[in-house]
Amino acid sequence: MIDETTPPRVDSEVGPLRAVLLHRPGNELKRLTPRNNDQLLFDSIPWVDRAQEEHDAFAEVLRGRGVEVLLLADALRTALSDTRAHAAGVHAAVDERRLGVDLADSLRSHLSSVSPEVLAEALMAGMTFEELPAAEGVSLVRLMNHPNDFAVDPLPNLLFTRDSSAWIGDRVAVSSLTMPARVRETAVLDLIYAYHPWFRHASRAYGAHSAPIEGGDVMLLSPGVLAIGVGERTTAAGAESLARSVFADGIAHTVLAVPIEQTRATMHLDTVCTMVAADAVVMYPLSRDSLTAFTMRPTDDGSMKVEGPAPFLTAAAEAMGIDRLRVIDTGLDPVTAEREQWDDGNNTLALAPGVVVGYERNVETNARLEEAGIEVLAITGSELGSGRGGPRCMSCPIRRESI
Ligand SMILES: NC(=[NH2+])NCCC[C@H](N)C(=O)O
Repeated sequence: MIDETTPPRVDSEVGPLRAVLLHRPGNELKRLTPRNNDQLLFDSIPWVDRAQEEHDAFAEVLRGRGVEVLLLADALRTALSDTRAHAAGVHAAVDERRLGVDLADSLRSHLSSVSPEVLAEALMAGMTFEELPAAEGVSLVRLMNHPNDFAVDPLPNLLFTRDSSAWIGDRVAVSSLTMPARVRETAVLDLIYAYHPWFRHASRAYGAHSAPIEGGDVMLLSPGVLAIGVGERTTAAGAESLARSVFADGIAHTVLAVPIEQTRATMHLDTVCTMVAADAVVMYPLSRDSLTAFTMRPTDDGSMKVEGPAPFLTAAAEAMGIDRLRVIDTGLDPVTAEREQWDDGNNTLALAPGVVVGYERNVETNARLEEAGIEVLAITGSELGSGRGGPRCMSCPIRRESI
């Protein structure tokens, strides 16, 4: 059970983790085929039962360390039991541009009558044309689509709860995701944060803005200091709007915009760098000397100024008010480094300063972390990793203690 009496709050990457939003992979993963996996952002076809086992083990590691785990599907079902949320959920599921007016109408009226459980399933796993309820009359759309085509797209990347929303202090930013396969995740998270009792009073950061921001790019370097990766997913416009919004809300005083290469291997800032202690990061060795940052700060007249670019590590340490941001020296040869970066070796989830969760397959990176005094709780991710995301990507911290 989740302790809903303590309000959400996250102001660092490493403060003792108390509550987290995870998504146990479900039927949406069973929609992946060799024909659609690229578009749906998976690199292979996961063995779903095993992925669920791996995910259950991940959740158990967290619970074993005193972390409350809120599962996204449960949260969505709870939210959808509110009639207003149910109506909004139906609206989010039905795409009239794809279905045409008639089929859209009949799907809407069908979904309006289903239970929160069934609607949640439709929102997460999608629906094929074959699964649509039988209807009277002729539908060209039905006739001309293959029974296995999607009438409602599945959302297999819900697994990566990091990206679809992010807590900054006591506010939550619901992301505006870049890839077409993930755009509808915004609606799911919106429903949860608007209607789940725990979040009903939570204020939004980045409220009405729409320039792309994904949580995998948002890093809370220290209270009031954010780094935002700008690359394949988060755009410069997204980083600037988020900065303006957190300055206006008074929840940050410095935001670093960090350019990252626009490739799949480095789709988010957290694919190359995550924090493992209050003053230390683990970082892909090839990024160490090349990462830079623009520094944004609010000005007295309500606007903001931008400085840089400067080397990331220097800009970060200065913004955080520390002498040096340490990089755990993994000292890996370039080939091993590249292999382990691809398998999310740098994508660790801190449970407390100096305690992180990592994939067990990243043997070399984990060994270097241990040598540097960082405890690594290793989890299996052979199937989970097929979507290219590690422990940090698969978790959205909701409550951390301050450090
Ligand atoms: N924070 C992260 N690195 N998330 C990884 C997300 C992976 C997901 N398949 C995508 O392509 O969007």
